[in-house]
Amino acid sequence: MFAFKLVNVGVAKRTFSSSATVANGVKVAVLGAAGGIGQPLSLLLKHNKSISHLSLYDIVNTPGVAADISHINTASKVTGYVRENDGLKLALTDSDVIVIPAGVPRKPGMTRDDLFNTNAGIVKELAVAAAEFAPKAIMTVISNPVNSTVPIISEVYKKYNIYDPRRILGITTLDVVRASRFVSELKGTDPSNEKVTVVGGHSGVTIIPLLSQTGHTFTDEELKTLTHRIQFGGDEVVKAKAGTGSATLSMAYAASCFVDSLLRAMVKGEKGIIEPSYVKSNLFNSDNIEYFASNVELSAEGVGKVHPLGKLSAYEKDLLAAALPELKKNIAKGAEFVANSKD
Ligand SMILES: NC(=O)C1=CN([C@@H]2O[C@H](COP(=O)(O)OP(=O)(O)OC[C@H]3O[C@@H](n4cnc5c(N)ncnc54)[C@H](O)[C@@H]3O)[C@@H](O)[C@H]2O)C=CC1
Ligand SMILES: O=C([O-])CC(=O)C(=O)O
Repeated sequence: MFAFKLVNVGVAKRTFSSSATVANGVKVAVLGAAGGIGQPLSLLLKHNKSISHLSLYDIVNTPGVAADISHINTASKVTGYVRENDGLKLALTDSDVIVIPAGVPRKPGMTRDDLFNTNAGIVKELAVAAAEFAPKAIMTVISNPVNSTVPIISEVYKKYNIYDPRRILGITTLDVVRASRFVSELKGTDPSNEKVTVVGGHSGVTIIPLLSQTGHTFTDEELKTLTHRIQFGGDEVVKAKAGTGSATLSMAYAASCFVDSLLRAMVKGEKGIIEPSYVKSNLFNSDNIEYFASNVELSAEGVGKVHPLGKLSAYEKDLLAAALPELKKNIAKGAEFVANSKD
């Protein structure tokens, strides 16, 4: 198959200010663009006015996805690539933001960590290519297990001497989207007005919703049920999809919100844009935990400021205590995978 390129008319020229803030549109590369998340995410990103070039890469089917999306009458250029003919290099070169939803999803009965054996290699391959062809891009990852894929990317970037922790973010927005929806269902409020901070990581007990900070009061029973539903919301979808995959549409929505926030900070220089994300963090240095999701103020470089957790209830302190050992294991597994790789 040939690398495939489609060019729309009316594309804004990319220019950059001296402060590296993107002044006139950005190139966003989606790696895994033909998948269950990749396709709706690419569709949503085609509507983002800050994007001048949407670059779609997958090992299969990208030409069709790119041709389809390129007919939408928004200004951005859409290009599609497969592996052959330097597709990955072309997809990545000059990218400002990379989003990775490549990799296998769960089937019922699996944990996210069960995806490690397949997805670690995929994410590593894409990180190596990004290090070579787009070392300055802000790298964002959806592929599970996020708790381990972020450390994998970091370790690859260290090997290539391009590591800047501000430029690598694990997307945990779906946990916030779900938590806000579930709280609003219980409280009869408008979900778009709910803002639940979710911290920790992105799997089971490492997902810690800070419900004490929502301004609502919950009975002990409500707190337990709600927390469990937020921690295992992904399993609800995996079970309902009965072997055909995991959350794709809600994830695409969540990732497009996240990318939009990032672009508002990068392109428009907006201050105070906060998205909880899984990043290199000093919050739990004393426990030797290098990565942690918390509220992150986004900037032109990706991570601006990592916010502390704020006041936790006794219940949340217990959740945190349960999360930290699991998180530590997941992080070590990702880092060891790269350390033990021959190439
Ligand atoms: N961070 C989060 O909150 C969430 C993460 N996920 C994760 O996202 C990942 C993708 O999920 P789906 O889109 O449902 O899976 P999918 O199987 O529908 O799509 C994955 C795509 O990745 C592509 N791919 C495989 N190897 C590749 C490679 N080496 N380079 C480029 N592309 C490659 C496949 O061809 C496929 O099109 C899974 O790991 C899933 O667990 C899913 C939901 C939420
Ligand atoms: O549950 C999964 O495997 C996919 C995912 O990360 C989520 O939906 O939160």
